[in-house]
Amino acid sequence: MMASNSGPTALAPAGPSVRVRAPAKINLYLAVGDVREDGYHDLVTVFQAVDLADELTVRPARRSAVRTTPPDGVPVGAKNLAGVAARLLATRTKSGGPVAIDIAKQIPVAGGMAGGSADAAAALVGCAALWELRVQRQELIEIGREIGADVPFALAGGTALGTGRGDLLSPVMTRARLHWVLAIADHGLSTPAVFAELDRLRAQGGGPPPVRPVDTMLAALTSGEPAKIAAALGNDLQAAAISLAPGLRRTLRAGEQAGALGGLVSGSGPTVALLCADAESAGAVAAELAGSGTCRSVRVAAGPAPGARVLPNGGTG
Ligand SMILES: C[C@@](CO)(OP(=O)(O)O)[C@H](O)COP(=O)(O)OP(=O)(O)OC[C@H]1O[C@@H](n2ccc(N)nc2=O)[C@H](O)[C@@H]1O
Ligand SMILES: Nc1ncnc2c1ncn2[C@@H]1O[C@H](COP(=O)(O)OP(=O)(O)O)[C@@H](O)[C@H]1O
Repeated sequence: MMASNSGPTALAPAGPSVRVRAPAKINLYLAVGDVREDGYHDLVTVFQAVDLADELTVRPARRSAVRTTPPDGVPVGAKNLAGVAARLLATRTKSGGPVAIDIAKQIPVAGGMAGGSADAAAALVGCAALWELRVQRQELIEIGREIGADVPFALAGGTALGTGRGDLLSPVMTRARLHWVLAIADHGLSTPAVFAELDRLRAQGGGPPPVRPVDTMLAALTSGEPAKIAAALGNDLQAAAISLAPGLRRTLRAGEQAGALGGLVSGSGPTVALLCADAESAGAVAAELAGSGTCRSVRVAAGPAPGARVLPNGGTG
């Protein structure tokens, strides 16, 4: 059983350690269907992994523990998705042992960027390396699917089309290197609450107009032109996120006024992702947005980035 937050004893090095980089994602496109019997919604989404990432260190320990720095908003012990992933991998492969997992958190918590899923994916990759398991990434993806709908993509990385619950993936080829500005809110939004708000808005009559077909986004990614990709951005959850957090409207407006080509709420929000023409423009938009008072903090990020992967010893990836 996973101990609740670790004391130094639980986390003291007891052997070799493995470091793993866990990428955040942006949903460039997200179409949400009706709620299913299992409580999930069928999705058509285009994910992109970006170079904003958490870093996990996994090492053998006398008892299992998870520690997150900074700790704000992230469960300790058994509920932390990284610990859930380590336990599930041990059960499925009948191997492994107790591990101490340290998470250096960069991805905003409950921000619509799948930080918890990224940590789960990284724990799967890290434990598989630590335990010297001969598992293919596809096998880890199957295990990841049991943890959460976004975990398979955090393992796959790149740019991908997600269907089903968002967990059935096919890669999307794009020549574009995309430069994003991320406006990070001073609060989180609960993913189930945002889906429920969309259901409520739709049940009230009409709800927000649905996003356009995904083909426009796929064609824009093939073209590799940021302006075309910006025009194809869309998210059915955006109206629901704005309904729960109306200040997001100002953030989106401020980003576009600062010179972004386009923007949207990422996933269930509240992080707003703004697509810029190039790295220089992203720097300028970030500087102006930081002074707008419409978000807690601003980050620049580029994509696509690889899925969760082990870092070389001593490297920063
Ligand atoms: C909305 C998205 C878009 O990529 O990302 P986030 O904004 O959370 O990062 C995902 O669909 C979130 O995936 P993830 O956060 O892994 O979801 P899960 O833990 O599996 O599910 C949490 C809850 O979200 C709702 N949910 C999730 C996925 C889906 N296709 N339909 C849903 O209705 C359900 O209420 C579910 O119980
Ligand atoms: N390692 C983790 N990092 C972040 N959140 C976690 C983690 N493990 C569990 N959670 C829980 O998952 C919830 C969703 O977090 P997160 O994945 O960051 O957001 P989102 O689903 O909006 O992308 C958090 O509110 C937190 O309670």
